Amino acid sequence: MTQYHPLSEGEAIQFAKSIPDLFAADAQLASREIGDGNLNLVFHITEPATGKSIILKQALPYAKVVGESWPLTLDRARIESEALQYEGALCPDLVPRVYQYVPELALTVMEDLSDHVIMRRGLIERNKYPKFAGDIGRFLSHTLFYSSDLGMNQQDKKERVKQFINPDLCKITEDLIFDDPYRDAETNSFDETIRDEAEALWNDTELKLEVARLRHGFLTNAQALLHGDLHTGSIFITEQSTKVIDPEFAYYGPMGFDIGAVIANLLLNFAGQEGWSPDAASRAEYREYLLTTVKDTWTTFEWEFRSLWNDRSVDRISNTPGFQDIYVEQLLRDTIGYAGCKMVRRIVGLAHVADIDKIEDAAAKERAQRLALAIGKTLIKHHRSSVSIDEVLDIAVKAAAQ
Ligand SMILES: Nc1ncnc2c1ncn2[C@@H]1O[C@H](COP(=O)(O)OP(=O)(O)O)[C@@H](O)[C@H]1O
Ligand SMILES: CSC[C@H]1O[C@H](OP(=O)(O)O)[C@H](O)[C@@H]1O
Repeated sequence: MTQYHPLSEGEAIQFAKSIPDLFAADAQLASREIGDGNLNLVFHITEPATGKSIILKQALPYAKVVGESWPLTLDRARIESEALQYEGALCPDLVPRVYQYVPELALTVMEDLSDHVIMRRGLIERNKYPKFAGDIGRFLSHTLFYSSDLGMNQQDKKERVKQFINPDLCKITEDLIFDDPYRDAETNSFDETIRDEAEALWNDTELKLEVARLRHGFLTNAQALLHGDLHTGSIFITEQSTKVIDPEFAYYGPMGFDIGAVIANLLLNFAGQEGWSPDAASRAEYREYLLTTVKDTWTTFEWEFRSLWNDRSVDRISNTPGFQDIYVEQLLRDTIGYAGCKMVRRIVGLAHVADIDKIEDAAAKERAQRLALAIGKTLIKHHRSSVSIDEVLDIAVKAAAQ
């Protein structure tokens, strides 16, 4: 079409009209830029006369949240569209359909999911999603198993690793999650009321040693194709349906990083209930729901992952009795450690979560921040000795009772 440049709302309409077989040349379209994430433009294109709509997601050559001083590759748009297509082939009901990817504009045309809500918002409103744990457990088990050396030919896997090399976006994670929160970094952002907590992180050698281990796993363990940023702002949801969006951080990394991301974000909302629940009884009741969801997410994942391994493994020697247990036990430990890292970064690092930041009552917000840090730090310190997901639930309950 044209050289790369960020589209205006008007240009997004022109572009939408040029997509074959979608809108008539004289269609009356409306366009609104609705991107509320940290990185990209998202145009919602609608045709009021027919009710047809699509989403155009366009990468910017820099991180929107910081500005042009933080350049970022446009190749992440390719990675996102190819990851969505990979996930869609395995779990078509759990991701938006990709209609087209336009490399010159770093732009993906995809299904409009505006009939869903962003899960983070849904949890802040204290809604419950009975299908979520089953859906996300299936998404995780299928996408992770089939992209690993257990589920695909190992030579093909190496080609896949090459396809999803994603250095710029990995660097964001390596710095913002696994480094900056543990030192007095310029990028950090936290309320002065919890400076004591931040300084405690910077001085906690035992904690930093565990984070160093987890960071090393993120840097070196090309276990499976990850979504790479699976927080509740990357999930659209209703009571009947779950859709995972935004896999631009996709790369080959440790499976526990994706599973841990889901668990961390449920636990961040658990901490945020300091500010969102109207009274102690409803706080306890909603927290119970969140912890049940944590447990069900892991158990569904584990059950489906083991079933896939038993029925679909392509790797003979890994079927030696005992290896599956060793593998899954390590996955649980990784999941718990990465969950802890994902919680800590959302309190003291760059880019927070609304579950905590939007709490208006200052005292409740501070309690939520301290609780999230207490849970996150304990998960990190405890992860290597964990043997059951129930330990995560106990850690959260004990921290909330303090
Ligand atoms: N397929 C979609 N359907 C409807 N809205 C979408 C879709 N994809 C993204 N959005 C909207 O755009 C916002 C930002 O999208 P996201 O992919 O998370 O961008 P970023 O990569 O910048 O974080 C979402 O929170 C959502 O409101
Ligand atoms: C400088 S990027 C910060 C942060 O933003 C990303 O989230 P999203 O794409 O959903 O806005 C990712 O979590 C990064 O760590």
